[in-house]
Amino acid sequence: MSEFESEIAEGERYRVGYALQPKKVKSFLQPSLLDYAKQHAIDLVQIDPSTPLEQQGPFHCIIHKLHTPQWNKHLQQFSATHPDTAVIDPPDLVSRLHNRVSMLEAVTHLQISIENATVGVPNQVFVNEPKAPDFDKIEELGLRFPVIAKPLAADGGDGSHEMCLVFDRDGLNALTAPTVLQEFVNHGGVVFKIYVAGRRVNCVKRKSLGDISEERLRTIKGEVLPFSRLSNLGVEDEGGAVEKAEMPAQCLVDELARALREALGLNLFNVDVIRDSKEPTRYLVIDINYFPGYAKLPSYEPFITDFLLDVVCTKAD
Ligand SMILES: O=P(O)(O)O[C@@H]1[C@@H](OP(=O)(O)O)[C@H](OP(=O)(O)O)[C@H](O)[C@H](OP(=O)(O)O)[C@H]1OP(=O)(O)O
Ligand SMILES: Nc1ncnc2c1ncn2[C@@H]1O[C@H](COP(=O)(O)OP(=O)(O)O)[C@@H](O)[C@H]1O
Ligand SMILES: [Mg+2]
Ligand SMILES: [Mg+2]
Repeated sequence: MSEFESEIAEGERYRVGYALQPKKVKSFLQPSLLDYAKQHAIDLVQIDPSTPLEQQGPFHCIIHKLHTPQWNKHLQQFSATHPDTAVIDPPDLVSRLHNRVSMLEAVTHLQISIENATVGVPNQVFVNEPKAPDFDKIEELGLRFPVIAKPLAADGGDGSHEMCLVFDRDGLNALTAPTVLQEFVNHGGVVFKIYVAGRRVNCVKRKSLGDISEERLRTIKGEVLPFSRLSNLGVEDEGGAVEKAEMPAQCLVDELARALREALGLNLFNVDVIRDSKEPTRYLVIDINYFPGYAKLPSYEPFITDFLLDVVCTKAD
């Protein structure tokens, strides 16, 4: 018997509306998810964002990853007249993740220390004009090269994943504004991706940028190395770094997910975490993504369905 069978009244069905871009519908709404959800009393229903929500309901829950002002307005109006429909998640809270400075602010307020491990963020500074960057600001913060130049916006828009590894001050001249300069931290070429769906949590490992040696830093001058959508490259695990990497302690993963879920007020997100090669008890959050690619997770069908049942059966803790 499933965890929820005693909660669901005989014959009861739950309508969950989803409002996503066509590309996301294709990747997230796999037939296997639709079927699994259906077998567990959840009907996933596509929402047309250009038609009033009133005409498309009723909904027990709405999930979404659209952020045009018009969609936000429709959702807000519908919510006001349908307070029983759970909106996963409120647009004003999601928007904090659309900026690479505000997304990490919540992490800096967390006090996590489990099994001697700590969780923080790399040093970073926002520069408006990288061509004439505020060197004093950079130095005051003690920001050290190499750095990764990341676009401020992380809203899925054009260029929001286009980054540059910058090895020294001269390299900053190649950048265009506005940019977040974040210290590159050697981490053994492995990123841990913690996927959260309410109280459901799953952590996987992926290939990341390799370590940069002191030797390489001495020889590279004024160079920048552009890269984009690293997590989608599917590059080979040379030397087995990913396979060999030890996972972070499960209690650390769970506590980070729980604390961030509370601090951000969000249910659907993932967190990219690296482990400092020099200090392996030091974990650093480098990215938080709203409604990421859950379909890449093994057994994502029960993961998502159980979360939706948590919401509609109001079992979320
Ligand atoms: O498309 P996928 O499955 O690679 O998912 C992307 C995520 O990949 P991940 O699950 O972290 O490996 C991806 O995560 P990363 O930023 O690559 O760490 C983003 O969440 C991306 O959304 P957006 O372009 O920032 O709006 C996600 O793109 P959308 O599917 O939302 O367009
Ligand atoms: N501070 C950092 N130190 C080392 N590697 C990093 C750092 N920040 C990002 N990376 C690498 O760059 C990749 C992309 O950066 P990320 O901030 O996750 O952007 P995106 O939103 O495009 O995924 C990460 O998955 C990781 O491999
Ligand atoms: Mg990332
Ligand atoms: Mg991201």
